[in-house]
Amino acid sequence: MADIIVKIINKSDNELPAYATADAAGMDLRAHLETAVTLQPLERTLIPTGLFIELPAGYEAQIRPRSGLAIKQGITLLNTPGTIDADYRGEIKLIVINLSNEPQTIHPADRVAQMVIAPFVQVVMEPVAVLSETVRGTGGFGHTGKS
Ligand SMILES: O=c1ccn([C@H]2C[C@H](O)[C@@H](COP(=O)(O)OP(=O)(O)OP(=O)(O)O)O2)c(=O)[nH]1
Ligand SMILES: [Mg+2]
Repeated sequence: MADIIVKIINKSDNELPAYATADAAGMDLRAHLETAVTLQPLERTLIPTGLFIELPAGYEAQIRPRSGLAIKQGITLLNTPGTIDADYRGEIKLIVINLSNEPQTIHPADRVAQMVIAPFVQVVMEPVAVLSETVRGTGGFGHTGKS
């Protein structure tokens, strides 16, 4: 498989994002902070990463929570999965929220999210009067039952 090149500028002292294991899907993103930030229950904040990327056309970066932080501290991302567009040239920032019942602290260089690079397609919308018939039809939202 050909290497997919993502250009990156790192304005933090943190190490560059990297895959932690051979077949990891995501690269962890670290908080670019001078001092620790404490979030009260249900408080949200924007955490900078110091990272700026240039994705190839046809690719997006998905910003996802880390499961360890979610289960241990109730920290997640409010807009998960966040979308980094290929034409975005700003800093990658993380919309972090504390869903636990206690204050939670994020320290400088903490790994608070992970980034998955994925291909996508753009489509052409074709307005029509009717859609094709299927067995499912308009059924949804659990209409096939639970067990
Ligand atoms: O978690 C995120 C989500 C988005 N972005 C940046 C990159 C993305 O390309 C841009 C816009 O994101 P999105 O389309 O999700 O937000 P919007 O509210 O639709 O803003 P816009 O009108 O700028 O598209 O913001 C981040 O840094 N972190
Ligand atoms: Mg948008």
